Amino acid sequence: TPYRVDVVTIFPEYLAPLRQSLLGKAAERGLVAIGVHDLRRWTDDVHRTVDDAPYGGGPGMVMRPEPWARALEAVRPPGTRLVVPTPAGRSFTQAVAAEWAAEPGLVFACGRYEGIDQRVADWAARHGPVSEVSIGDYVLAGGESAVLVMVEAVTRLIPGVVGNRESVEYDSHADGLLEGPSYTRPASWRGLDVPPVLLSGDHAAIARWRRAESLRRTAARRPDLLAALPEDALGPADRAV
Ligand SMILES: NC(=O)c1ccno1
Repeated sequence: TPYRVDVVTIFPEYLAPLRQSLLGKAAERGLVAIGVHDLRRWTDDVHRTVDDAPYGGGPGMVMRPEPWARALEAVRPPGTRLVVPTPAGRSFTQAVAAEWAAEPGLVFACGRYEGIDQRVADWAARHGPVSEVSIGDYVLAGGESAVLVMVEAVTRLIPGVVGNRESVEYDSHADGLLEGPSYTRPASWRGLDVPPVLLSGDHAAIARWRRAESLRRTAARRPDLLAALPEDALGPADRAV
């Protein structure tokens, strides 16, 4: 059965890229099934209203709960994780993507305006897991871009979606570190040479060099990731870097 992704949004056309390239082919091959649903389908007034003024005052508008509950009752298979992109969420990471890729599918609720009435997430939690997640410390106009990012990160981990399985396993963050530099022909280019070890054919030395470069880059660019590594993740050779 295909990995099922459903997205509820007031801008369904924004999610059109989900049908392109990698995901498009995966969908054609029956590995992934994608549904995009317009929230306004579940409104009950002639103006198809989805938002209203915030209780307690404050700027902007809040998305009303009722259309969301009707939409999720129609779209969300019982027990399926509901993902709500929000700058106020827990961090979405490669580890979270791997966890979700092992589940049967996901439903995404794209909030606009100042967000969705909190009772929608509270109510939805009665019918399955709910994850309010952020893809980074910045604010977007709505959840749609975050959904494109998360769907790509998750579905590429589904067996068969990415041709070369190895390329997934050697991703940045797969082992908690950043990937080191990559090179291809020519060996010398505009006065810049490929590190000789990579042309040596000595696979053990190449593996050691790559690990050292990965550690060096992680220490330089993302010391927070290094600090977050489990105690036993770094061997004696690593500490020498
Ligand atoms: N940072 C985020 O994930 C986000 C989602 C909606 N707006 O910002």
